Amino acid sequence: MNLIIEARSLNKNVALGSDREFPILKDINLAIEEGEFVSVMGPSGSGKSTLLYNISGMDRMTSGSVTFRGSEISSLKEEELAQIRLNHMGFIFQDMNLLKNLSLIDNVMFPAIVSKSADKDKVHRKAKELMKMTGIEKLADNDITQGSGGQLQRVAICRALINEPDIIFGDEPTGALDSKATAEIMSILTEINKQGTTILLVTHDAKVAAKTDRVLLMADGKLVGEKKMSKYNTQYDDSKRREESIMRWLMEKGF
Ligand SMILES: Nc1ncnc2c1ncn2[C@@H]1O[C@H](COP(=O)(O)OP(=O)(O)OP(=O)(O)O)[C@@H](O)[C@H]1O
Repeated sequence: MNLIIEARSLNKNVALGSDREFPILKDINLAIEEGEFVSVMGPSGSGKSTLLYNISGMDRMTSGSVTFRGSEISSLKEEELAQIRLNHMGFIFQDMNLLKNLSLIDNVMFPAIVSKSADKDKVHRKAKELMKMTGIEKLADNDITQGSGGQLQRVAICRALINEPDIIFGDEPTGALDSKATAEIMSILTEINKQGTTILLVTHDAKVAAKTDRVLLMADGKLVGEKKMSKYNTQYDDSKRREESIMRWLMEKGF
């Protein structure tokens, strides 16, 4: 078993005024294997996004440890963490965070161009390939006002993939999309995972979680359950059955 991310006794507190702290994550122990497709569910405010930010090194935990491929990242300096995020991790958010003064292809290329050694022609070719793979190659020179939510989320996925990350973190990547666009984005992510990229998604949507291999459940800052499933196989398209079993499991857990 090759772990890509492991969190041990992870705690995150935030300051409440000048002399009090409030715990947001409480003693989280979590291991993600290379190649897994994991979703994190749980009520609003249960700490899902905070968990994602802390295990990806976007935020600093209060105590505990996080290792990325066996190396401790919690004690790294900010510049070292930024290099790991840039070269080994991709991020997709609900609101996409695209730059409005750049064309869509320039948005895709951005994380690669930031990297010092980038060969611009090669990056451009790679960006075109990714846009083709996600069905948006014709939109390359548009700006961000000229794309639907689903199209812009595909741009964000291409941007997350441009540096060939080992893992993609998604914070409600389908949260702002209709059901058709959600299904399209999930089928792209399923394919990316099939090609070997580990994916961890925060979601409220059992339809989304149904496409993943393992669902983690958070409540009140703690991991309170997990449901392991087989890898989703588009050939059998049993997503409805998987969704129903997640809904049943959530009900059994009291959600
Ligand atoms: N920087 C912060 N300062 C104070 N409170 C915070 C901070 N970040 C998060 N919180 C609080 O921590 C709790 C967990 O927030 P988080 O966004 O991780 O939850 P979530 O499960 O992702 O919620 P949602 O599903 O609504 O996005 C919430 O009560 C939130 O208000």
